[in-house]
Amino acid sequence: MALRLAARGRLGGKPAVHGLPAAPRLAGVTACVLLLGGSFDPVHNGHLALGRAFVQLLGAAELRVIPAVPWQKSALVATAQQRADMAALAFADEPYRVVVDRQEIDRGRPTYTVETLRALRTQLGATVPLCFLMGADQLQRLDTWHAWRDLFTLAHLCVATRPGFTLDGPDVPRAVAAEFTARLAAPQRLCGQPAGLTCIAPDLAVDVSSTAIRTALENGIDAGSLIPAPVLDYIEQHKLYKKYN
Ligand SMILES: Nc1ncnc2c1ncn2[C@@H]1O[C@H](COP(=O)(O)OP(=O)(O)OP(=O)(O)O)[C@@H](O)[C@H]1O
Ligand SMILES: O=C(O)c1ccc[n+]([C@@H]2O[C@H](COP(=O)([O-])O)[C@@H](O)[C@H]2O)c1
Repeated sequence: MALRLAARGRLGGKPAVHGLPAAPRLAGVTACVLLLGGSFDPVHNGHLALGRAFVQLLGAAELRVIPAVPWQKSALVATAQQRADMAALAFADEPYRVVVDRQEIDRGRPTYTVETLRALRTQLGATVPLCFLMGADQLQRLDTWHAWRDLFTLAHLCVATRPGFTLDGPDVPRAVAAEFTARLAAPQRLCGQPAGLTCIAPDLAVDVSSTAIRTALENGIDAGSLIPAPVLDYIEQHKLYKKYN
């Protein structure tokens, strides 16, 4: 089933603030919280572009970056602490509020997004709009996620295009496409209700992955154009992703 691509929305933008999660209410208005979960092994320019695209599209107040302990991936290379550190460095200069949320790594076991969304609902309340961001690769696998249909009742799902992964055709499971398409809305509607809608960022085309970066670094190939400079410095300082160190 084909997914309709959504139109661009209005611009947003806030000074970067790092630290403890802030109450997501601004001047009496219910603010909109974007959530970006990932392995971030390492974080890269595709993650930054994904966050920026939806902050702009939705006019959101805050991005929470949530380093995961993914149950579907075999052992990661960097530790949870290193992945959280790199995420904080990567997003430090973004012109909007960013919080690195440690709840999944602090749980100390592989985590499900549905659990995290339930915890955020408890923490932030029932009315705050929550928008969970992902690339097209994850939409193609959404039906493998734990209790995947419940995700739509807890948050909005926002999907960005990604080179190599289509958003229509047989690569998106039929049940996922049906659920996603039925909820598809203009991006500017998402911050007006807590959950239940979907939207697409149709123009993201950042051809970078953590896998490609790890492979490049292992082989001594410069990955400086794919990662924020402070993250590359961190990787070098901590001798990460090198074959012989
Ligand atoms: N280049 C990209 N464009 C759009 N979305 C992306 C891109 N890279 C990662 N994402 C999305 O960011 C989230 C976290 O991704 P993750 O940390 O697994 O990075 P990755 O590059 O996919 O890693 P790996 O290569 O190790 O699988 C996922 O929802 C993923 O779809
Ligand atoms: O909840 C699940 O079952 C589930 C399965 C696969 C991925 N996820 C989430 O999707 C996000 C991106 O995961 P990954 O593996 O691409 O780094 C991250 O927040 C994961 O916790 C979640």
